Amino acid sequence: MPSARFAPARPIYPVAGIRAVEARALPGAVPPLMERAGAAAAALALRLLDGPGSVLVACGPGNNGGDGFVVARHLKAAGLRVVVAFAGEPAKLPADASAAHAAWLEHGGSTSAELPPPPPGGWNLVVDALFGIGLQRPLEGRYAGWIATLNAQPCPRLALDIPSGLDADSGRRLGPCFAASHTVSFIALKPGLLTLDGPDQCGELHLQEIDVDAEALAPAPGHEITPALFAGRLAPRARNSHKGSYGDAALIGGAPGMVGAAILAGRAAANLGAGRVLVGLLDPATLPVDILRPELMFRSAPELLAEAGIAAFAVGPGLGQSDAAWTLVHAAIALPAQLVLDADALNLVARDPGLQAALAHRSRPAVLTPHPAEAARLLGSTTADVQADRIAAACRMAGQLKAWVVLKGCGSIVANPDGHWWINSSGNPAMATAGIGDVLSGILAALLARGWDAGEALLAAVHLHGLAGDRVCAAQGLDSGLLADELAPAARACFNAWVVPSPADAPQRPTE
Ligand SMILES: NC(=O)C1=CN([C@@H]2O[C@H](COP(=O)(O)OP(=O)(O)OC[C@H]3O[C@@H](n4cnc5c(N)ncnc54)[C@H](OP(=O)(O)O)[C@@H]3O)[C@@H](O)[C@H]2O)[C@@H](O)CC1
Ligand SMILES: [K+]
Repeated sequence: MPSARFAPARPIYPVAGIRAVEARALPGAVPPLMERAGAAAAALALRLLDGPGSVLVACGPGNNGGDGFVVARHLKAAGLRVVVAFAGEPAKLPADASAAHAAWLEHGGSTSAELPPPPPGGWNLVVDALFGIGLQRPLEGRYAGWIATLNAQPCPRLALDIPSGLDADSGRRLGPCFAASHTVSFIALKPGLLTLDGPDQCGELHLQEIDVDAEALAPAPGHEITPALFAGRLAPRARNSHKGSYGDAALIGGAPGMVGAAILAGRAAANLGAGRVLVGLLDPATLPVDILRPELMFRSAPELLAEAGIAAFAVGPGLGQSDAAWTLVHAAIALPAQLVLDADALNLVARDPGLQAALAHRSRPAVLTPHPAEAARLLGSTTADVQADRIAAACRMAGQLKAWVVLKGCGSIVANPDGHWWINSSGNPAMATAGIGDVLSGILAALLARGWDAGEALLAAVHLHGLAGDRVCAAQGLDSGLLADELAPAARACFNAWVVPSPADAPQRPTE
């Protein structure tokens, strides 16, 4: 089965969900969860240290601080020089943290109320155990000063559960925020680790489930995206098939000056195995051919919309917002085919309640691919509001328009009309460049043309698009300068690697 090759999609819980899991896991847990968390974090700390050295553990007033005391105890027992700075009052610690504090003292530890200066040669590791999922407001005063000092240490910086100052639900920095090189999070993933500022603040992310099966204790509202979610679609093609078996993908866009967007999308659709790819341009000086991709067929946009038998349309790349563009969007929504709306198609929908109503009443849910500014227009809000709670924004769009939605950006959020959501972790900032979104539309059009349903196609396309960007950047050592047209061949390679296992994955024939 192909699914055995892929890691299962791990659950993601906002703070309220993590609290529900904890409440069910805590009673009678042996060893206590905090002991498990601290031991797991200490094991990672020892790997980061890779030898003797001095460690600074900064502990806060809640249970995140308690984790820090457990880490300190293990590292001291391992022979390291450990200094604990404690910003709270022992008498006010919650019960588990109070026990961890007492155990630290019993094992010969002490605490300092201020951050001590680094030893000669500097710290070998700093551990942020100031605040976890209990952060309520921006850090100020002494805590802000501590964060600035910790961030300035030129050594590995390990955050426990979540970097202090990062909002666990939204991934927003609430003022000063620990800049971790590594984060070890406990029990389950939180959205804030994976989206918006989270990936920048977390560094390398490690999840330690500490023997808690979260999904057995409370349903998860969200999941990460892995190919396990669409593995059932990743079977090799039947030998007895032909191009008609893989559908026609049609790209509609390319107003004057923006023809390249539609071509980028068309090329991506061709690379992802649509049976035929047709590009319908608004520009009256229509290209007769893409010389570098002569597989693409060109039509005028109205002609293509009227063509029978097209399995999937992607409308929007380079579309513009002219009256002609509105007519095309209106007609496309009314078609029974699979439908992707992107870019200016979304802006036209945002301006027109009639188009919104038509979209919400389609027999097959459409797929919408807004970036945060387009999402703000669709929701009648601001980009800042969208980014303040990306999951809520994606779910609102999906619910209101009865569509599958990806809210693009760092940690893209996919949401379905029923309120479930997924977060994607592939991709990188070199992809923040013109034309990249057009490639996503093309990948989507191809998968939809091949007969995938909207949800599977969107989850796969979003993940694949990011992987392709990662692959090109890794191969060429790019931080910037990625060209959108480089993505499609890389996406083709990643997709085919999912479908055709490498020899190492193939079942071994028993030997005599
Ligand atoms: N429970 C368990 O089983 C397990 C829990 N685990 C660990 O516990 C962590 C959650 O612990 P937690 O709930 O105690 O919250 P935590 O993040 O330590 O902070 C709360 C304290 O901070 C304070 N405070 C908040 N914001 C502030 C601000 N801006 N500036 C100043 N103060 C501020 C707040 O005070 P208040 O807002 O009430 O004034 C309160 O005193 C979790 O992330 C994980 O690491 C693991 O061991 C696994 C098992
Ligand atoms: K922390």
